[in-house]
Amino acid sequence: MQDEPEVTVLRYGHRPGRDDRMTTHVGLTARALGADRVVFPDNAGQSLETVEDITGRFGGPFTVELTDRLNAFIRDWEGVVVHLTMYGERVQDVEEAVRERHQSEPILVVVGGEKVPFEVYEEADYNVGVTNQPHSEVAGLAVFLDRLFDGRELEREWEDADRTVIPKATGKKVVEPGSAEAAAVGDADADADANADDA
Ligand SMILES: C[S@@+](CC[C@H](N)C(=O)[O-])C[C@H]1O[C@@H](n2cnc3c(N)ncnc32)[C@H](O)[C@@H]1O
Repeated sequence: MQDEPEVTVLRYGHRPGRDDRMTTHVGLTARALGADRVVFPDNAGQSLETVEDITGRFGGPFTVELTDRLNAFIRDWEGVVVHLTMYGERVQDVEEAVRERHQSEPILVVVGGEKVPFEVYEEADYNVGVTNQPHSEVAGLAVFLDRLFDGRELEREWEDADRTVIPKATGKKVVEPGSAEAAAVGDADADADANADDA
């Protein structure tokens, strides 16, 4: 997120056809939950296009890239490498240490697909389990990012969007970003904070 060291998500592995939705959802989740960038394997061009399209419509900043050098990307990372795996240390046991390092260092979050080679486990500074049960890279990524940012990502603002969703108890409302309704989104929280300060 802005004014913080970078957070990049690396999708390790992609099977065209079979993994298309999952890889796209890794990208969309990375974007929505506060990461600055997602990097896909170079055979995931279709997912790149979808995530770029969503960023164009709903805002950024957020960057999508392809790489043909997954292992080198991890090896060359100048910062902290976190590999999400069901075999790792419990997220609740390491989150504080990772948050502290993120105050001054960029974080690379690696999520797998089919099979992640042991080399990745060895390169990682932290192998982290979001529970030690098998589930999904999208779920693991969402929980990890929320713990990393301690919920701040839910308040982030989006630049250069061509639409803003107005939160509603029922129904759907989408307006232009510059409109008064768009500007009022989040005001309830601001009012609550101001009242708490006054108390
Ligand atoms: C469907 S899993 C397949 C993992 C594969 N069997 C292996 O051993 O590498 C795909 C990815 O989901 C993520 N994942 C699944 N369960 C997880 C958990 N409990 N905690 C963290 N990440 C998890 C990991 O990044 C994993 O590489």
